[in-house]
Amino acid sequence: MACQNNLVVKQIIDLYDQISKLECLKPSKNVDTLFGQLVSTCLPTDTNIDVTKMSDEVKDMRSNLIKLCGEAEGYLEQHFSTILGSLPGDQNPLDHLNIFPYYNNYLKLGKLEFDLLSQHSSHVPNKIAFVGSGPMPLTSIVLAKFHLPNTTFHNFDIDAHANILASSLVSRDPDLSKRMIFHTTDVLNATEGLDQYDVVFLAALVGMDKEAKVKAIEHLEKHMAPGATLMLRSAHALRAFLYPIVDSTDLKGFQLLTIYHPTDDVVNSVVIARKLGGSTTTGVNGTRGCMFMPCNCSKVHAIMNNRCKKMMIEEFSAIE
Ligand SMILES: C[S@@+](CC[C@H](N)C(=O)[O-])C[C@H]1O[C@@H](n2cnc3c(N)ncnc32)[C@H](O)[C@@H]1O
Repeated sequence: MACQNNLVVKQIIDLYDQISKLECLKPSKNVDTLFGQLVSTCLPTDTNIDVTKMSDEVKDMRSNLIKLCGEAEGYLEQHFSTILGSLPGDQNPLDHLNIFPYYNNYLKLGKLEFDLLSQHSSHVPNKIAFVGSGPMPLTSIVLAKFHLPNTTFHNFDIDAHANILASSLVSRDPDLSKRMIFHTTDVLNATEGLDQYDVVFLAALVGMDKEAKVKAIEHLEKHMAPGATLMLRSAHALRAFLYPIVDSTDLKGFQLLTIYHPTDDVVNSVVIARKLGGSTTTGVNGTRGCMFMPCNCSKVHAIMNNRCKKMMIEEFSAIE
């Protein structure tokens, strides 16, 4: 297994060397090919690779690679959002989202995050904040269109242009144009109002290294309502070469509820936590949520059914 691990890490390093030499990370045949190869190289989860135990040289490469991936993802979203927003006036861009290469991944991730969220609260969230929504706010769109038809989504992005593109994406949709609101701000400057949300999502690309990620989480902990749910994106095994890892030690002030590691082509792991201080039976504004029965150990359940036959899900106790 060790030599196999070394081989795959060497492949990732080779791809990093090619990507880091690219003049520009905007979508092109070469850029798409290299990132496509990188994602498929990092997808396998049947390895015991732990990026945190690699050499300093590999760790440095990983942190640079994560930043390059984030930059390329932003350009990819900008590219397709611009195309969709420039469709003829009688076309609804939301009817053509499948031109985005990773649209199916977001459909699956959105369904899985909705399922996991539903397991930890018995009330439908009225207001959700998505921090780091981007030019293609697909998580908010997928949840709003297919899972939460009465919920309002407040999308926060530091980049005004991303919000201009994102707003024009939903502006022609009679439903989502009313339920998708955009705020241009660095999450670290968003203070009032964060306590109005039943659920706050933090995008994988907000906080590209451990220090920045923890800073964003600490800020949210300070301003979210007690009992509100925090949904984070993390990464597991080789996928941690693409995205930052969020683990339990990063979540001070929260009760860690679930860590979910997909083993299909949904790249991100999902982490769900609840801000301490609220009753575990009520959410924001006193709405009732189900009691998550604490136990004194973490349990690992493999859910054996068609949709998620190989998935791993970890439930955690309230810290005794
Ligand atoms: C490219 S998007 C990816 C999210 C994806 N569209 C989704 O729906 O899951 C990530 C966005 O995070 C934004 N971002 C990064 N740091 C941020 C911060 N500190 N505050 C707010 N937004 C931030 C970037 O501008 C970028 O548009």
